[in-house]
Amino acid sequence: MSLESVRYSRGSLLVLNQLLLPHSSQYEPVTGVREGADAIRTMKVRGAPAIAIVGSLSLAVELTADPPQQTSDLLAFVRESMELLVGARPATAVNMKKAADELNSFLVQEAEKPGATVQGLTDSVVLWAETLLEKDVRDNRMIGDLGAQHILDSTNGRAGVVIMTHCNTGSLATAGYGTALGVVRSLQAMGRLSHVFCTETRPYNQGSRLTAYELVYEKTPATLITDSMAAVTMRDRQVSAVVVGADRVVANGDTANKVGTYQLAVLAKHHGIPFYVAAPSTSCDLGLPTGGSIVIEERPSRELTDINGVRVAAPGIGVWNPAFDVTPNGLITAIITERGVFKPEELKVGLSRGL
Ligand SMILES: CSC[C@H]1O[C@H](OP(=O)(O)O)[C@H](O)[C@@H]1O
Repeated sequence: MSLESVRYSRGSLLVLNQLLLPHSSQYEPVTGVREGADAIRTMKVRGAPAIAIVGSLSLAVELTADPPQQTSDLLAFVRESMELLVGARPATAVNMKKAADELNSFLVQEAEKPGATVQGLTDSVVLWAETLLEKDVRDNRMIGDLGAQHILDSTNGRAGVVIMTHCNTGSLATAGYGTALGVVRSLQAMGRLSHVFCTETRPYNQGSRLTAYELVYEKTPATLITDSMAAVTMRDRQVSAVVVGADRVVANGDTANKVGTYQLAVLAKHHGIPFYVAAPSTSCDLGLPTGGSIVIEERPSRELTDINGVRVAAPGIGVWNPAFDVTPNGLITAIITERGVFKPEELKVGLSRGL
């Protein structure tokens, strides 16, 4: 059975508490929006797509348990719920905000249709959230296959592909399969993956705690490295490509992702190694022209100064702890989406086709 960040059936939502990984795998019930927002705020659940999916499903389970009796109450409840969920981790990742905007406008349009009933509208909101879950897994499998084939086509048929990746972009950051780790899964399924180097991803250690957990779970040949080993690994360990995820890709292809991504892109350029961003269209914000407009989430200092609750940094030192950074489009070889693999300058047109 593949690793799941969420387990959902109508009226029931369980989320894997990622704060306990890799030592303990515990699913915890989320019975409504407040618990959904708490799971996102505390990073029990994290990863741009997973945040939007858990947030939307927390609304679905609450509506299933206690459906409003008036259409006006439903509209207000959905609007207020989405505001709470977006506010749980408001900066950088776009998926939850996009989902909120799309659901609110969908519901208003549905409510204006002749014969709309509060029960029918409630059912349509639940179905909308369930569709988000199913679509994400489909998108990730497409991202994985398209990305794997693109990398194979551009590596002159070398026997095995060596991938470096950053942070966690797998089943634990999505509804399943993953984005950058989806490319790894597809390469492995094609029998063309030689090795994966995953970075520790300080200070929150999504790499050593989560990606390493996923790669061991999938029996993928992989090695954990510290972030500071990225350059020497690229120089000495035949890395074929660097593939990372995204929290927000904007119209010109600039990409916000876990802090440390930008320096990997600079190092990849220096070593002549292709650098790919793997992201579903739900992580793309074509309304923002460049990455300069992206608000970067700043995290608590203790996440940097402490390890497992024990302070390791000198008392009194200043701390800067941005959770993300922005990689400029000029350092990105291509952006792998479920609708195709695009050069940064082709992204906006490419995603607009077939809408
Ligand atoms: C599917 S890509 C997810 C994206 O989200 C991660 O951030 P966080 O763990 O803080 O939610 C990281 O930036 C990943 O690339």
